[in-house]
Amino acid sequence: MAATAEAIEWVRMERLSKVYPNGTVAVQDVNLTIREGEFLCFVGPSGCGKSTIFKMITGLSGPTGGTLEVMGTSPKQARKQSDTAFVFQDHTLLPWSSVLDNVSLPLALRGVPRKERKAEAERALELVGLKDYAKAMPRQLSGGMKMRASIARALVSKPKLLLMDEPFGALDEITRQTLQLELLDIWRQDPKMTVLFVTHNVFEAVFLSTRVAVMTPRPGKVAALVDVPVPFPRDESFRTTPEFGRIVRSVSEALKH
Ligand SMILES: Nc1ncnc2c1ncn2[C@@H]1O[C@H](COP(=O)(O)OP(=O)(O)OP(=O)(O)O)[C@@H](O)[C@H]1O
Repeated sequence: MAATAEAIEWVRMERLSKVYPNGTVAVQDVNLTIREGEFLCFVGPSGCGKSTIFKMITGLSGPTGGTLEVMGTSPKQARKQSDTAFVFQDHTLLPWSSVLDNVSLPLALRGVPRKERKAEAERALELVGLKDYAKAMPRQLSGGMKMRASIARALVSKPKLLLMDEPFGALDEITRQTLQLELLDIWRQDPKMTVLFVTHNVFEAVFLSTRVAVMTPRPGKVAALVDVPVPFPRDESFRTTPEFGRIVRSVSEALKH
């Protein structure tokens, strides 16, 4: 793994490309280095290859060109080491299992002893504010709470890289903004954790991230990388600052090209 005194490279893409067997060029020549502790949002039009990039980072789909390194190794190896975890737009909780059992599932699949997985699941539930809902069933939770449980399930393995594919897309605006703040709080508790977050929402991208990768329509390329040099912690007041407006405009402009 390439390391500098300042930051370690968590993900390195060099001329990364993906052509599906039917000839669709989903991703073309993407060069991007993502460092330890970053919160990087991908924004772009529908079909620009954001999910394809995520699938390649998690090792679920292989590149057809270029190179991709995750934690200095192959994406599959990084996943085996539990260095990566993901959260999707759909909470994907098992309806017949309690919240605690859902959250501890990744540890159960790895053969972690019961007592240890219970303790770790409780820790993750506390992080997302669901400590008192460990015994509840998913159907008893609101949409926002289901997403919190889904985030807890990703955090339970203490991943170094957390991939979130439009996690708040199905939530109402108030819940969405609350979860954005909660996610930033969780991220800041682990300075090494890197978050990659896909969203269609420019405001969400700027509020959350340290950097925004703006994707072009198919074939997906990174059209611009926009820094968000605003310190953390950020609170609601950031959304109404001139700086926020300026960065939103830069990202929106880049999206048009
Ligand atoms: N398995 C597949 N076989 C062929 N084409 C595919 C496959 N998966 C995705 N594609 C195509 O590749 C392109 C990129 O898809 P992808 O899902 O990565 O985009 P996206 O940016 O995540 O889209 P959205 O924002 O709508 O989720 C799209 O044109 C899609 O139709």
